[in-house]
This record gives sequence, structure tokens and C-alpha cells, in this order.
Amino acid sequence: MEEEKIPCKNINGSDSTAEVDYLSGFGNHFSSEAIPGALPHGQNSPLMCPYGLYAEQISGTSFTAPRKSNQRSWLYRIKPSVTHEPFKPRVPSHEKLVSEFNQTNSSANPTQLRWKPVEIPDSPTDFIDGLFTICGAGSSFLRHGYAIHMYTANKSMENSAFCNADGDFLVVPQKGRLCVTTECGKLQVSPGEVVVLPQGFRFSIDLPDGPSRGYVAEVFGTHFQLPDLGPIGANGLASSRDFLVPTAWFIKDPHPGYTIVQKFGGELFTARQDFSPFNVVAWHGNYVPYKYDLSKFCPFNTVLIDHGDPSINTVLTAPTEKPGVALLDFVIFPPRWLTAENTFRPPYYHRNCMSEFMGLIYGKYEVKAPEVMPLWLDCVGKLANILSSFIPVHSQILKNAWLTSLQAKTDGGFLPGGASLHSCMTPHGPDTKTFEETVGNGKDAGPFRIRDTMAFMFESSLIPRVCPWALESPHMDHNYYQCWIGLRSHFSCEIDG
Ligand SMILES: O=C(O)Cc1cc(O)ccc1O
Ligand SMILES: [Fe+2]
Repeated sequence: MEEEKIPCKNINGSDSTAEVDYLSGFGNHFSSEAIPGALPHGQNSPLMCPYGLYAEQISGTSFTAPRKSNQRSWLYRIKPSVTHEPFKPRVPSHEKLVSEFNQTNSSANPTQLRWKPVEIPDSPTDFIDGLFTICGAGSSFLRHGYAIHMYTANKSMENSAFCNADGDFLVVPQKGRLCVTTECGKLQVSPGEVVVLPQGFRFSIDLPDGPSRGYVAEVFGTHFQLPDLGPIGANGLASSRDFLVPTAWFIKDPHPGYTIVQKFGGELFTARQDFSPFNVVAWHGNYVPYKYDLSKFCPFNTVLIDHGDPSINTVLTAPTEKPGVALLDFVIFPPRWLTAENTFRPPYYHRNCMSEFMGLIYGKYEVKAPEVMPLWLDCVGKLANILSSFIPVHSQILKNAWLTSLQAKTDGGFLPGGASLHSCMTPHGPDTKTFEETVGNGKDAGPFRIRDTMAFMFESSLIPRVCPWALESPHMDHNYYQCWIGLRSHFSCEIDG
């Protein structure tokens, strides 16, 4: 197995760095020991575990799931997870998390929706407080569905771990690294990488870079897998060996007061315990957190004519029981060559029975030309910055409100940290500028390399309902439809009619 070493900030919040080791592979049966000999041999649950550890199983599929899809791991820990006080509803409650989408908490909306990037708050906000649901479908209780969330945070989680009983999180950081401590060990995840935190694993997120933002897809009742490659053959797209899994890492000492925050049915509950949940000395199994660097993706593309469907860029898929119909696909639009001849190269105009939520990690997305901030708005921003240093009282709030309202009047395009939603059968495609520039003088552009960009799509067969705070958000781009309004008819025909 390959190993990679990178520094990761200490979970206790100190500035010390520790080396992080990884195991590699997708869907492997891994094993890892922080102390040699801590894993029992020949059995999972001996009468006495090495070093007096407790054996604990975490099951990610029903016990009786077919062997090829069965997922479970055995954790050998200093104290078992059960050693905690009763769960209580968290105070304050979190009003913006949804796991069962219905008319009381979300609404149907067929309009093309787009959001500008949400600002990262100034007030102390950790990953849990900064998480909010945008849209989703189905129910975590019924084990079928998904939720799409975003987060904005500026502070590491302190003396607390998150545990999501509802589903698996696929976290896509857009700004700021995440140092994720899990029961299996640590993962450092930078923008451009993604991390999967499966249902039930306890984890805590440190923000070594401070202000952070990103996207989260949560799937209920299934797990992500690699897509089949079909006629592509045995190699290509995301390769198993590029998925990295943590190695065992533990905290030995008791803790004066640790809190487990459990997301259960979209509600948060807390339980106190006198030890860190990161007390797993050794583990083995195939139910594990993992990360993947999107720059390792090996894209395939058309080499003669026409624009292939974006499914060719699927990194991970969470399947439904219907063959080829995803609960949620994670698709990327990475740097790559475009070579097709006599072809309209950007994504075609289309309507899709699947629903498409898109985000942008960096760069610009190929069908949406970014609008340059007008000079006058840029000047107003600079002036506001100067003024705010003279008028301290509420100046920051005033400045933000002023700039937000000014920006809301401007179409900022599809920006890094922003998002769009094109639901089932809602038409969409390249904006007017992209169309005009592409068709231009009718000549082929020649081989062209798309550089410095990473957009992605969460695509689902289930139609999302949208949460009210997302619809009412000041970041909602009410002028989005305008990007297509300028598309004019180029129809020319000699026949009268
Ligand atoms: O709508 C989008 O931008 C995503 C998308 C990209 C593409 O290349 C083809 C179809 C599609 O839905
Ligand atoms: Fe699309």
C-alpha cells in the first residue's frame, strides 16, 4: 500500500503539526494499528483484546447485505462509544438542517436558480454551526434521498465531535483546508480534494486556514462507489489507488468534558462524555472515511465530433436500485483538452429528467462567462474600505450591507463558492455571451486546453425541494434568467411562411 505524509494541525487546536499517513485504495479491506499488536489476530472479538481495548463494530450496511456490498469495520478503542450521558436536543437548536423534505420545510421550484458565494461570517462559527441545507429530496428516516448543504466557517470545532446518523457526507471544500480527525485517524483536505465521511463516524473539523467555505452532498441509505467503466475499459476516470484512507491515531487521556453532536433526522442532539471519541488504537475493515484529490482524475472526452454527456466525468456515484439511475452522482469539469471538430463544444442546451446542482471550486465554468465587476462598483468597494476605518461603529456591517445590495444589482456570473440548481426538465445551457463567442465566425477553435478550473455537479434522479432560507437568501441571483434572454434567433430561410 502506498503512503503519503503531509502535516495536519493538532486536533487540540495547538499549532503543532503532526505527520498524517494514509493507506490507499477504494473499497479495500484495510487494517491499521497505532501501537503494534493492537489488532486481535484470527478473530474480531476475543475475550480479552490486546492492551485491554474494547472491540466495537460499526456497520455501514445491514448485517445481511450481499458480500460484495457489505461494509463494516472493527474499532479497538480505550473506552466504547456507548459510555456517554443521554442524548438531549442541542441548545441552541440548528434551524437550517433538513433531512426529510416536505411542504413544511422546503418548496418545489422549477426556475433556474443561482446563488452568489455566501460570505464567511465574522462571528465565531464552526463547521456544525456553519452548515445549512440548500435543497434535497426524500427522507433520512426512510433511508432514501439526499440533501445538499453548504458551509461557511471560521473556527475549529472545540471539544466536540459530529456524528451524522442520517447519511454519508461528501464534503467539497472550496476555501480553506479542513483537518478532519475521525475515529480511523486524520485526513487533511484542501480545496481541490474531497472527503467522504460515512454515516455514523464521529469526526471533528479543524480549520488551519481560518475562513472556510464549501459544499456537502449527503446521501441517505446508500454509499458512494466508483462508476462502472463500461467500454472505457479497465482504466480511467478516478482510479482506486488514488483514494486515501487515514491510519489509526488516538488520544489516550481522559477528557474533562467532551460533547458528541449527533445529527439524527436533521435535528441535532448532544451527549456528554469524559473522553475523546478519537480513542481508537487500531481498526480494520472496509467501512472507512476517505479523501480524493480531484487533480488525479483521468478525464476521457470526444476526439472527433460532438459533446459527450457529463456522466463521462463521474468521480463517485451513489446508486439507486435501478441500474444506471443515480441517487446522486458527483461529476467534475476538470482542466482538459477540447479537440472536437465542427462541434459546438460547450455543454449543449438541454432539459434533463435528472436534477443538476452545480458548484465552482476555482476558476470559471465553461458555459458561464464571468461578468467583470464594473469599475464603479470596484471603486465604491474601495471607498467603503477607507471609510470603514474612520467610522468604527457598525462600519463593517454597513459596508457589507451596502456592498451586498450593490452587488445584488450586478450579475456576477457563476462564481467560485457560488451555486446553481437546474431541476428536473428545467431548460439550461450556455449563456448568450458564451454562445455568441463560440459560434462566432463559424470557424473551429482548434485544439484548446481548458485550464485552471474545477466545477462540479451533484446530479440526482430525485427532484429536490429548496429550503426557504436558500430561496430568500440575499445571495440569490434574481437576474440569472437574464443570461439567456439575449439569445436571438439566427434562423434564416428563403421559404416564405
Ligand atoms: O448543465 C451543465 O452545465 C452541466 C452539463 C455539462 C455538460 O457538459 C453537459 C450536460 C450538462 O448538464
Ligand atoms: Fe445541465
